Amino acid sequence: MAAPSASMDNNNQSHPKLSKTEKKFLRKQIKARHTLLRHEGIESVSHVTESLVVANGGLGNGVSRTQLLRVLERCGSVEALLMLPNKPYSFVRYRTKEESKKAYVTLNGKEMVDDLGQNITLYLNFVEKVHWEDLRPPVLPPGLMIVEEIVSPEDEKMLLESIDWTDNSFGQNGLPDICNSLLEKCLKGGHIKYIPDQLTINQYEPGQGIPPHIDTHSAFENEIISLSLGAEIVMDFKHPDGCTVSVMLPQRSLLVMTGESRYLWTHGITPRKFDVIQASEGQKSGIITSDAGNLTLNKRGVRTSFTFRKVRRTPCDCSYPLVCDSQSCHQNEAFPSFPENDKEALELEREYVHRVYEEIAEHFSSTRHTPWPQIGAFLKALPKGSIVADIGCGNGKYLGLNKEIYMIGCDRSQNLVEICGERQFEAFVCDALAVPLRSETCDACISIAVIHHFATAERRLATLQELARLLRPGGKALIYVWAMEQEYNKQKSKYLRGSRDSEEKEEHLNSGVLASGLFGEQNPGTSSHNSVCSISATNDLKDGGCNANGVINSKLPVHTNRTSFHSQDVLVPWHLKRDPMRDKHAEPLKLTPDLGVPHDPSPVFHRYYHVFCEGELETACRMLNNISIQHSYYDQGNWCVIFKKL
Ligand SMILES: O=C(O)CCC(=O)C(=O)O
Ligand SMILES: [Fe+2]
Ligand SMILES: [Zn+2]
Repeated sequence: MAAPSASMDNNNQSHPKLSKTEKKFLRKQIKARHTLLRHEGIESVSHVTESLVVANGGLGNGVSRTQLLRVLERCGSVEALLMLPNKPYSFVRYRTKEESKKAYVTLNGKEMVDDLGQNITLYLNFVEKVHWEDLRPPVLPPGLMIVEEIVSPEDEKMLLESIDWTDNSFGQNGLPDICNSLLEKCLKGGHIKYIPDQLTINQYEPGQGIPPHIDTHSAFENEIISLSLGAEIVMDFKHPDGCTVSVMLPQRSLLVMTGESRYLWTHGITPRKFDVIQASEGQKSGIITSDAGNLTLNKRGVRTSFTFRKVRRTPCDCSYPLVCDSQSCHQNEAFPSFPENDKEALELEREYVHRVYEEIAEHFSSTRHTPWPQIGAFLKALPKGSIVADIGCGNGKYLGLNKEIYMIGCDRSQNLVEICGERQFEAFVCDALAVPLRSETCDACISIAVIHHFATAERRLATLQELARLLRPGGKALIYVWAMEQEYNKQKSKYLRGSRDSEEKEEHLNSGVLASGLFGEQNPGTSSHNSVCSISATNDLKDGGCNANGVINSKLPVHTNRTSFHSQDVLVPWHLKRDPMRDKHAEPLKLTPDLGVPHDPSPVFHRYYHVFCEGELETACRMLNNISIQHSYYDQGNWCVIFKKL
């Protein structure tokens, strides 16, 4: 169906001569325009140019290059078609404006069938220029190598036929003989330095994958090799700073991961039935994202991988301590094996951060009034008119601090955002991992007591990356996280010192002042936990409390408030006061009688924290390549960094 030909003007004029269907298409076309602008920063123009952005015509929509070209070439000769992995749109450049105008007029609102047999509707808009911000020089992650045709088709067949899926001892008593000649070849060819002693065989049906992960440092040596048999596949590698590289692993090739690619980057296979691959023949292995003008879809086959590793017998001493389980800052303590992956991390955050803040929002807010001096100083030093985002703004206590700047807050908790609204502050709900603000729009950002609620090193780093993304070049971010070290330079933090004296009225950054161990004293056996004990969060049930979730199962120690930390990953109790209005001006530590009565316990919530060791926040920031650290300091039990966007 053809769209109206007069729809190039974008202002909301009425179009009296349009039919109902035409009006619907026009609306959708304008919507596509706005979405591209909002989400991708792609600006379309109202006059005719040679280039068009084709909404819905993208690899991310299941549209292949050949299919789209077929449609586009009906209107003229296509000079370039840019298709990026995972994007639901593409860019086309025609030779002349007449041709692009023809495409605009005839293809807008046109339906086509994608590679998966679904109908999609194209919406086209003119663009002035086509540029790819995220186009990176095509380099593989350091230490990664692909050796093509490492085995012959005959050996491939033999290897595949040798697999006995019912025999779980396969490969356990030394590697099967059939692998030996392959491994010797790898050794002779210099692809590996030692013979592995462990084999994992994985089979992937089309649609299956493996979540992004780093093979445990302490379990395996540096070299990890993986043989691809039966079919090719695309593997995604991701640097902690968010940089993703998709790599084609051809059939019968060997993937070698060492050094940075093995220790620091995650690898994974996205579960899907089609891969985005290089359209032209020729180069088989290697990076996919390099040439947006040359991508298409490739149907997956059944791939079987042989992954060989060498079991490690001594602790890992790699140069990536941030992600190394042999080198956690507190070596006497077992590295937390939980959460193990992104999914577990998200579940943990949902239950032990998001849900808890929703529940305790009002009470939490009532304990948060006084701005911290150094944070206030940072905000007050900003030039008049600065645009500042507070990521994780809580009840908004920093939002109105400097009347000369424009502040916008966001928080994961709807209830806290509502409290901001009641105070006439601008705030919205979002996750710090994905802030719906345009890149490079902020003169400054603050993130106070937020990042310690993310449950993996990768996720914490990703939040820092997100702050860096929001900053304009030259812009600054201030970050506070709770410190493992509550005693520093022989001084106990206020949190540890927390006592009943009148100073206690002063609130604390990260803890409920009301949540002292006193509650336990009043009710022996109900809620006083030893800090390093293995009491699981499921014990909350007995507390008449909250966070009843089996997932966390004995995996995280429950911290005792106002004591030192013994573990970096902990659950910190929050004793909810039911009526915050009543308690607002009460002596925080004075237990009101009804609180102490066993049959009316105040519910105890547990918030998940990853408390940072000295240097950890700074090390994480240093992993971002577009910032420089300006100041790194300790402030009352918190590690703090100010960085500047380059
Ligand atoms: O299938 C592959 O090539 C990789 C498998 C993998 O990463 C693993 O098992 O740890
Ligand atoms: Fe792996
Ligand atoms: Zn390591």
